[in-house]
Amino acid sequence: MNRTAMRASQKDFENAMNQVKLLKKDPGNEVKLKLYALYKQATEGPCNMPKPGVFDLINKAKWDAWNTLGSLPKETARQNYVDLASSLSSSLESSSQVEPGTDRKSTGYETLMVTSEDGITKITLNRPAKKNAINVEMYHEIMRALKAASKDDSSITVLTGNGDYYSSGNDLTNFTDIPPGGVEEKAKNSAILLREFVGCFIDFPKPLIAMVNGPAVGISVTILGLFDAVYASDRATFHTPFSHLGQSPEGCSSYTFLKIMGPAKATEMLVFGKKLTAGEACAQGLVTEVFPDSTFQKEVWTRLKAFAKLPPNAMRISKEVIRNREKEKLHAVNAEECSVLQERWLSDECMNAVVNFLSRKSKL
Ligand SMILES: CCCC/C=C/CC(=O)SCCNC(=O)CCNC(=O)[C@H](O)C(C)(C)COP(=O)(O)OP(=O)(O)OC[C@H]1O[C@@H](n2cnc3c(N)ncnc32)[C@H](O)[C@@H]1OP(=O)(O)O
Repeated sequence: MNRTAMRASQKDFENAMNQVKLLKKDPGNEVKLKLYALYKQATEGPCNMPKPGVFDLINKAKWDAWNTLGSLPKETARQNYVDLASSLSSSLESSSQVEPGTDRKSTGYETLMVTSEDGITKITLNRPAKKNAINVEMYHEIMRALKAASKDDSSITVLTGNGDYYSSGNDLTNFTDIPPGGVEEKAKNSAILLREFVGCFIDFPKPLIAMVNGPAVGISVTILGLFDAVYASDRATFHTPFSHLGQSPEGCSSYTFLKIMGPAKATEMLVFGKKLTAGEACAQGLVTEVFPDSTFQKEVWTRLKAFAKLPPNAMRISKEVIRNREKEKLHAVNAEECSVLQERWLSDECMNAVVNFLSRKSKL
């Protein structure tokens, strides 16, 4: 077909936008910028935004992408958007089809490894090259894995990390994927995602155990207050640098940490960002027990296998008795923390911290 003769209709354009929303795999920042630019050109014409400041990296990248399209006609931009969306959905869908029998196919997860044996479902955060930072896909996959584990025939569930880190917390590049509705829509969507994510931990019905194999940061630390036991390697550290990042506590930590360690110690962690060693976290009640790294796996698995032999219904009911009267309170705390964070994510303090990390000017 002669491509220059093709003209995408408004309906084709809307379908393409839906296709992009439904992509199962992240197409990467470069492609997302192209999509953004074509969308803006197709709907508003040539770039009409003032050029953002040099330190406003995210908006500057978006401005550059849009401005590069010059005076490309709206209809051509619309057609190019439709072509790009259609090529993405075929290439990304086909690349996610793997040989039967491979690990990916058997687990169906991109960012996790999930296994189930000896009565234990083990969920392993599996982005070791990114220190197991939790991107949007991983938030969704953890929720899916928890829902599956709550219904499978295992009696306990374990969360751990692959590589040297347990998790570096929220993937800060999550903040760069800005939808057409802008940063407000991004903040709103993130608050909805966070609330649902933390809600899955509040409601998880079976004993949930964390094996903290290395440093833990941000949300990977705060949700530990919702676990039933936390075993840590002596290499692990626990760090919630919310003020440094212009953010505020989540994962119900504004409630659970106060109960676990008292307001003074909780404030040191949640407000001043004090990093705890595994020994300190154990002394303050956040960690159940610390093991030397050299024997961590062996000792903890021996213990978990023994736990998994206990009658599963008794364990589930005991957890219910211990935890249920707190559930309503925890959901209310979760909702409040998410709504405060929704505002925080729009603050200059937060945006500058994210830009500084992404432009490699800062690390924790
Ligand atoms: C939608 C719900 C939102 C819920 C909100 C939750 C709040 C939080 O979780 S706050 C915590 C956010 N986390 C951070 O601020 C950690 C940022 N990372 C770092 O400071 C450092 O990477 C590190 C101290 C964790 C590790 O430093 P190290 O020198 O050992 O390794 P790096 O070379 O920095 O890391 C390797 C690789 O991994 C990338 N990476 C690590 N952590 C993150 C992260 N949190 N987000 C995005 N990317 C991360 C890092 O950029 C490197 O990538 P490249 O190899 O591509 O350069």
